[in-house]
Amino acid sequence: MESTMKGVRGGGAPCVLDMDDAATVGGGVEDTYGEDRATEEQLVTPWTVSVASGYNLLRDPRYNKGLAFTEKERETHYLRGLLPPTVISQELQERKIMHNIRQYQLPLQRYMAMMDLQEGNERLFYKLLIDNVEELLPIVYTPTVGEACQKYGSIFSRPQGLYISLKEKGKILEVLKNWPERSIQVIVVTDGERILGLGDLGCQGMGIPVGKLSLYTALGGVRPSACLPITLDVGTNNEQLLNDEFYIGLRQRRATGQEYADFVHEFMSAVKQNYGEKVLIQFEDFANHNAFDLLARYGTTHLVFNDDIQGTASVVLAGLVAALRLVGGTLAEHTYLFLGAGEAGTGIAELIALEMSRQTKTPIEECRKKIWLVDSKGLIVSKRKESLQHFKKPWAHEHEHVDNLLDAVNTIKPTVLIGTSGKGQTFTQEVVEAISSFNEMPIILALSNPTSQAECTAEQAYTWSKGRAVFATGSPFDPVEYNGKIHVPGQANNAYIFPGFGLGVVMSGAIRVHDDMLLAASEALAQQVTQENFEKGLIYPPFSNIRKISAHIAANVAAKAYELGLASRRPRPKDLVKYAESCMYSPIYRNYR
Ligand SMILES: O=C([O-])CC(=O)C(=O)O
Ligand SMILES: [Mg+2]
Repeated sequence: MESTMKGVRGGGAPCVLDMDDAATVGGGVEDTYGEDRATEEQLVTPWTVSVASGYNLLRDPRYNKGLAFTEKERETHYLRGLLPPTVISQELQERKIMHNIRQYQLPLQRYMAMMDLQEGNERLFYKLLIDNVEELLPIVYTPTVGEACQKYGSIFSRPQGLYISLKEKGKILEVLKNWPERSIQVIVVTDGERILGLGDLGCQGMGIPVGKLSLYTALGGVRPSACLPITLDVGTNNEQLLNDEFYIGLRQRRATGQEYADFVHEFMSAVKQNYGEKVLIQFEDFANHNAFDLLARYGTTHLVFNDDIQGTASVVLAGLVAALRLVGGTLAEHTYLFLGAGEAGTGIAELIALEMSRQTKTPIEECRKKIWLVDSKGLIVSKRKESLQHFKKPWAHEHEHVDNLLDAVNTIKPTVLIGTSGKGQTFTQEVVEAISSFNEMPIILALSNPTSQAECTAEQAYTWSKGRAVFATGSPFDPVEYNGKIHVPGQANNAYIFPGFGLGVVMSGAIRVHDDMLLAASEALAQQVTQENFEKGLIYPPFSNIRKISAHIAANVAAKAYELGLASRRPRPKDLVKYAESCMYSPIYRNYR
């Protein structure tokens, strides 16, 4: 057993890279199952605890290939009779499943078909997702994943991820040990309190970590066995769910205060104890009142990243930097107005201010003055400072009270309008017309998710601005024809950033996340926007190139981690882009001995 495992572990791939240390080739971190691109040519043994064979092999999603098992494999692995006689290629399987999925009318049916595939044949699932990313992203991710979470209890068949509820208090370490994988690189965790712009979905928020991690693999190349989706079930305040007979979570109201803090702390400690320092913990869709505190509390002791604060900030900054090439001016020459002052709003605002401060060598406090935020009580101004939550205070500038967004637009006269409030249809015709009246090309970002919560639709933005808006949204929107010209809205979604960002962190063995690494990710993304994209009005590159984009993001993030002395993987690979590519998960079936 020992000698065979050696052949599998660590990849031991042919040295394709110009690196100092061949031992790190074939995936920056142990490649137990032969999942990295660099090990594609190698023979793999289908290990479970023992060698998986026969019936169990067909039911093991990691190794199952369905009708693609070769004659030899059917012979060697006791599959004779368990499959019909035909042998088909992975490509044909892919065509068949895409054909089947397209027969479904409802996005939720497509989602369920994709989840079934993920649970039945993991490599085929990822091959589909990678090869058809633009078509399938809206299914396994935003917006359909939102609907799936709302109905998770009804559609629930096979559990995915790890559920840690208050019942497990005091035993979280044991629960982690129930997960079959030892070597975890990325955890996405939610407590379900603010799922997209849909609010508190309690335990049913699990769809989000599952979806995010499938993107980590498909878009960023982090191997699936190293990804762990977790939902912390601390109850829900959603009455509808509490009364829903199909609800899968604890039927109690949310734990808060010390009880909540202690529970999360036990979880964070158990993760470190079980997986060590270098597991990336991505906080996802926590409510504002916990998200900032958790990031501040664990930022110095754990490798943590908040996707809604930091990931969204990084993707939006990249879009703005790209947009400047269309609109002109520097970051500091623009004026920004946000609707929504939560995680996304203040996170984006802070990263813009940070980058502005770098570029102009001006103190960040000065730069913040170019950025204004509106929340449910109107413009955030200094007179409101006392009553503001702490994360809003830096944005309380001197100004008289302004009651609503339209008045704020007319008073502040922004060049950039960003919606992050989680509420749909708040960029009204009057608002869009107002900003378009004093900007030749207003930059308008309607970031709230899913589609139903977008501040305005693409059609509305282009029509009301008479085709002049540079426009992007958080959820996908189809291109719009206005006055004979096709306008393609970009998708300013953190999905551009977190997969590559995570890969960069993992492959460099980073031990902490630093804001400069977010700027590095943002810069790499902005550089990937081509002239051809700009000509369509796009401020993001298409998702069809996402693996290449992610490799560049990963390389830039890793380079920054090395520069800051935060990277523990030594020696540093010389060509980080090539190294990132070689580490990426490959969904191609392996040949079994
Ligand atoms: O999941 C998405 O599409 C983006 C995101 O983080 C959110 O809206 O919370
Ligand atoms: Mg989120």
